[in-house]
Amino acid sequence: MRTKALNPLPILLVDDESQILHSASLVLRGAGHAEVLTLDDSRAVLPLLAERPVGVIVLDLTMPHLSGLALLASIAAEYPEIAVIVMTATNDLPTAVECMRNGASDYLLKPVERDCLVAAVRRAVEARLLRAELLSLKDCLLANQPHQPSRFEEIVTQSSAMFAIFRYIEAVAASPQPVLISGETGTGKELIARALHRQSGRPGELVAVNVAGLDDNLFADTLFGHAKGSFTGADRARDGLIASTGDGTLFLDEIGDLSIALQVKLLRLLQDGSYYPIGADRPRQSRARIVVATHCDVKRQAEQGGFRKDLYFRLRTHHIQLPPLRERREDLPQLTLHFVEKAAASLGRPAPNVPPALFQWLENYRFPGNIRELEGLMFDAVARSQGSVLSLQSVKDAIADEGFGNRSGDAAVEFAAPAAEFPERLPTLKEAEEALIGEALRRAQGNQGVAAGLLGISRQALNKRLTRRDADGF
Ligand SMILES: Nc1ncnc2c1ncn2[C@@H]1O[C@H](COP(=O)(O)OP(=O)(O)OP(=O)(O)O)[C@@H](O)[C@H]1O
Repeated sequence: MRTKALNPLPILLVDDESQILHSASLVLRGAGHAEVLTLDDSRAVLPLLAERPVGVIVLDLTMPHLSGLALLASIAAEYPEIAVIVMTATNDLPTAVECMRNGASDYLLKPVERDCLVAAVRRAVEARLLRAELLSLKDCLLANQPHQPSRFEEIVTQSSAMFAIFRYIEAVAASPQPVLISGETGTGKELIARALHRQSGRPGELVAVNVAGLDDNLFADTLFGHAKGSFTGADRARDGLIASTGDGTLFLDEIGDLSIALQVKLLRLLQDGSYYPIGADRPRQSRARIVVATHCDVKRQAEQGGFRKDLYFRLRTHHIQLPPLRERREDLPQLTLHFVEKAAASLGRPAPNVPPALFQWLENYRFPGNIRELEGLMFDAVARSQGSVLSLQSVKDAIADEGFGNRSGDAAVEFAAPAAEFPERLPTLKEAEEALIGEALRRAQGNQGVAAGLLGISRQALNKRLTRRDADGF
């Protein structure tokens, strides 16, 4: 029997009539509830609850000394996790309403039939367990979140892959070792580097340098600085970025494009923290934490000889690999709205309404430029929108202008292959619809307009389905 396995916590019966206690206790034991406690004095309830946990209480309303109603209020306030079923001999609607308001989970009229009592207790037990499951699910989900979400507030996401990255950042933030951040262009590598710096609690700033295209001299001068008179025009000594970073974080972007000669210099810096300003005869010591980023596959570059293996091994001590936007599509609705609002704010106008169809398009687009591309598209769309609704045409044109393929001929977008895997037992249409609606609402964070867009139906159509679902008791 289900109840037996479901309810490890005892059930407490409270009634001043010992005969009722005896028979109700027999009924519940017979229905599989192993532990049924009884109390014939309502004043003993709160002391007992302070002593031991109880799952469900079946409470008589009319009792001497302390009334069931007064007790109900105290239990609801102090032990909200306990389900309380109220029993009374008076068929009185206002009292029933008052009990439910005070937190009763059910209301039974005496004499209570055996089956009614068993069913009410089972419902209460199941509701309690469902709540407990929900709470533990919430705990699990929260456990996947960073301990200090404010350090990541610039990063809009609800992707579990990103939350795992946040947790990793928290783990490695205090380490003095370098961090390699890789990921396709526009996936947010610099944003992650900034979050890592904030999380590290290091004094000083994050200083970002794009090293792509720097030649030997420029690299050395930018990073290491120079001594006075070290070359023509060096009429005074200049600190490089390593010195001005101090104890902060030096973020070297596009590290995959460094020449082999510069890779040697970087390796030396990472190995012993020392460097020579141009023209200096004594080394200086770096205190900065080095974080590097690349959109290249440096592992493959190292295998093929384009990147020094020793440097690669040194850099990848802590490695963060950012997923492309197409692998975290659950972030699309939130990011889209974020950029629309950001663009509108920067243009000093109210954010236009986003037509749901936009989400359907974006959902199928591969975003080779990732989040930066989405950001650009939304800024352009907002800038070109005339009225209160975001112009879809402008997004369509922008995507088409980029020269990407198109599947439908209507929306000129490059579509990803639809990913649908079916279990051995095919879901019924009703089940599939339910699952799809649930997933769309989850991705849209409960926003029905956005969810409707993801599903390719109107908001009204979604609303109709939700109403039908509720009526069907899905
Ligand atoms: N999760 C996010 N939430 C909000 N904005 C984001 C997010 N990810 C990226 N962005 C924005 O997208 C743009 C590109 O991000 P960023 O410069 O960090 O990417 P990148 O991977 O370093 O790019 P590149 O490889 O071209 O250097 C920035 O304007 C950034 O603010």
